[in-house]
Amino acid sequence: TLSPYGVHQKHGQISNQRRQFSNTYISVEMDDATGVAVMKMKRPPVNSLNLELLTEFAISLEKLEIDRGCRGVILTSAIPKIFSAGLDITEMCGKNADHYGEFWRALQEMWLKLYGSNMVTIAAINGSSPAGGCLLAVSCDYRIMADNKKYTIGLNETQLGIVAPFWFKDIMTDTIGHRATERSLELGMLYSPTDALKIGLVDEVVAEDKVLSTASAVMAQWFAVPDHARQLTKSMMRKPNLDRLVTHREADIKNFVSFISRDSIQKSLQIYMEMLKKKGS
Ligand SMILES: CCCCCCCCCCCCC/C=C/C(=O)SCCNC(=O)CCNC(=O)[C@H](O)C(C)(C)COP(=O)(O)OP(=O)(O)OC[C@H]1O[C@@H](n2cnc3c(N)ncnc32)[C@H](O)[C@@H]1OP(=O)(O)O
Repeated sequence: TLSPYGVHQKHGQISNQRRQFSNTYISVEMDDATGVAVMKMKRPPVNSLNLELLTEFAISLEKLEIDRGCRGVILTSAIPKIFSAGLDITEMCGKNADHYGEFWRALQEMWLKLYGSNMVTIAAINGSSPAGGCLLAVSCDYRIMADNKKYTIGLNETQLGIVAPFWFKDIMTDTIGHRATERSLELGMLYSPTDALKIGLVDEVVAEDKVLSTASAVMAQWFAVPDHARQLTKSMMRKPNLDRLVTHREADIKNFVSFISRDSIQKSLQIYMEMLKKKGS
């Protein structure tokens, strides 16, 4: 079927208790018995967040938000070793201002839905999670990361010659505190799971094959609290950050477009992409 946003969706029933819907880059399995949906990003090779993935992400969350049977979402990746490589750099390189604006609006939209969700959101971080990948994780209520020292997480934007926007910075500050955020963002630091746990960037580090089962167990603990009380508390905690972006939304888009269109920034991103490609070959 075609959603109002023009995104193709496939629906399926696995059993009486499990429903599945799938787009090109997002698949969702909803368990009616537990009220938990598992939402997986599936955009090989590295789940980089392009315009289409961001749009599908927002639509999938919106569907779950209005589904009375769904109380919680586990966000994870279908790609081994990678949670998400962050924003798709090719969406920010060599395109025109209209495209940059559309892309940034889609990112804002996705974030407002994820960070502002009434559902319990748990990030099951089963691989590397730099920059925009870290934003996804930090926007959830709880983070569980796979214990593998090859995986990293953090806001490394400065390493690419770009700057994390204020709303990335705000939720990082709320998670790990001002001093750690200042150092971490200025240096563009990426943390191993153990180090991320030490600074509170993730809440738990567990064996790779236990990430999803731990997420389900944590979800059950959060479900033990009455929904209305938990939701009002979440909204009270998160409203200032949400309002700040909503109020400055157009200025934030303008800022992004003018920043990313600079020749010097385009050059930095091109060099970074070439470095990534060389590393891979
Ligand atoms: C006055 C100023 C005011 C301030 C104004 C602020 C305005 C706002 C400014 C802009 C803000 C932008 C915010 C940006 C957020 C981001 O998320 S930027 C993206 C950052 N991401 C990264 O740095 C991650 C890069 N990737 C990696 O480190 C690795 O790929 C990996 C994720 C660790 C996986 O490694 P591995 O499994 O070894 O795979 P690779 O071989 O490296 O990659 C496979 C192919 O994928 C391509 N690729 C990787 N990441 C990306 C990406 N993010 N986007 C696009 N493509 C990517 C990589 O090039 C490989 O491609 P091929 O060689 O063609 O196979």
